[in-house]
Amino acid sequence: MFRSDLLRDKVIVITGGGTGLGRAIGERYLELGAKLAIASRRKDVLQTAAQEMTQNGGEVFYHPCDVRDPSQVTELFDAIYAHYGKVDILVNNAAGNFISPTERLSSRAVDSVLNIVLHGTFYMTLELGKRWIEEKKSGTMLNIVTTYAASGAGSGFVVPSAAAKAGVLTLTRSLAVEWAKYGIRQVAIAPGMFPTEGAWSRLVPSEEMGERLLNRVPLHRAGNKSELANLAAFLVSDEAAYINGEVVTIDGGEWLQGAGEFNELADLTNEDWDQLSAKMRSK
Ligand SMILES: CCC/C=C/C(=O)SCCNC(=O)CCNC(=O)[C@H](O)C(C)(C)COP(=O)([O-])OP(=O)([O-])OC[C@H]1O[C@@H](n2cnc3c(N)ncnc32)[C@H](O)[C@@H]1OP(=O)([O-])[O-]
Ligand SMILES: NC(=O)C1=CN([C@@H]2O[C@H](COP(=O)(O)OP(=O)(O)OC[C@H]3O[C@@H](n4cnc5c(N)ncnc54)[C@H](OP(=O)(O)O)[C@@H]3O)[C@@H](O)[C@H]2O)C=CC1
Repeated sequence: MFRSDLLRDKVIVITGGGTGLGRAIGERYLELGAKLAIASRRKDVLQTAAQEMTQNGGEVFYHPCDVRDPSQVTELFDAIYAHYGKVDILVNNAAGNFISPTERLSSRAVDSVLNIVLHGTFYMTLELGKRWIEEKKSGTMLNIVTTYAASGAGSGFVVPSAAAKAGVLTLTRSLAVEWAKYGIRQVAIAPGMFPTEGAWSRLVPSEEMGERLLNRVPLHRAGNKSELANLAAFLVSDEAAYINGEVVTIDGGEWLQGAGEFNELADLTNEDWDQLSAKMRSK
């Protein structure tokens, strides 16, 4: 799909790059010639991922980092700069989320999600942005949000995530304007349903629930990680250099399904339509 050198020698940092979508994005970037740095809390997960991802060549540097802690974020970039000497692209992919009635949440539960998603993304963005501005270096930041942020609708039962991801999208759009003069570009992706162990264990705990959610998708399937990874490759590449402050939704049409007042009529059979039509015409 892409030139094999699309991301050649680009140093790309991916938070949460050892699992799920972050790892899939990283694997695609490696195929396109990038050098990776992956970071998250669990060192063993990062180490295993780095080993597996480089089986066919390429370079993956890993460094444990809790993005909720600004001092760890500074240490992370110190370590990456010591290793690679530069960073070209940042993917803010790390997140926390779980389903719960909002009234059951403790303040610590709220903080656990807000601190990873909103504060963590902001700390990563700020630390690297300051370095790029100081170095007079251009770069691209890609933030992974969700459809309930991109639609502006939010979502019940994942309210800390909805609030935090909306904040991340606003961060994306605000800095797209403010930091454009430094050559720093901001983009975002809003994924719909992409089954991963991390997301499904916390958000889709039963098979029946998974089926119900999938039925909401007009294309009647979940997304493939490779589809998301290809979009993530295009958006950070120089081919997308004029896209700034934009969020691209990749959800098989799911959010539109809920938005259109009459979309539920997709469930009607031809016989149902024959009957309804006859009834309406008889009036
Ligand atoms: C398809 C849709 C879109 C998908 C979007 C995604 O983001 S998918 C990405 C999905 N991937 C991920 O989410 C990966 C990362 N996620 C994680 O590491 C955890 O899920 C985390 C977000 C809780 C943070 O962990 P941590 O070790 O920092 O925190 P901790 O364990 O110390 O708990 C802190 C507080 O939260 C409370 N609490 C916890 N669970 C529940 C619950 N189910 N119910 C109620 N409360 C809950 C817990 O009781 C405690 O409060 P307390 O009792 O002290 O007042
Ligand atoms: N899967 C889906 O359907 C959807 C996913 N998304 C988004 O995609 C992204 C990836 O999610 P997905 O791959 O499904 O889930 P995962 O749980 O696999 O990914 C979350 C990653 O974030 C890391 N992480 C969590 N907390 C921290 C922290 N405090 N500091 C550093 N890293 C942290 C985790 O690693 P560790 O535990 O080692 O820290 C993990 O690697 C997220 O932004 C999510 O919101 C959006 C919409 C739908």
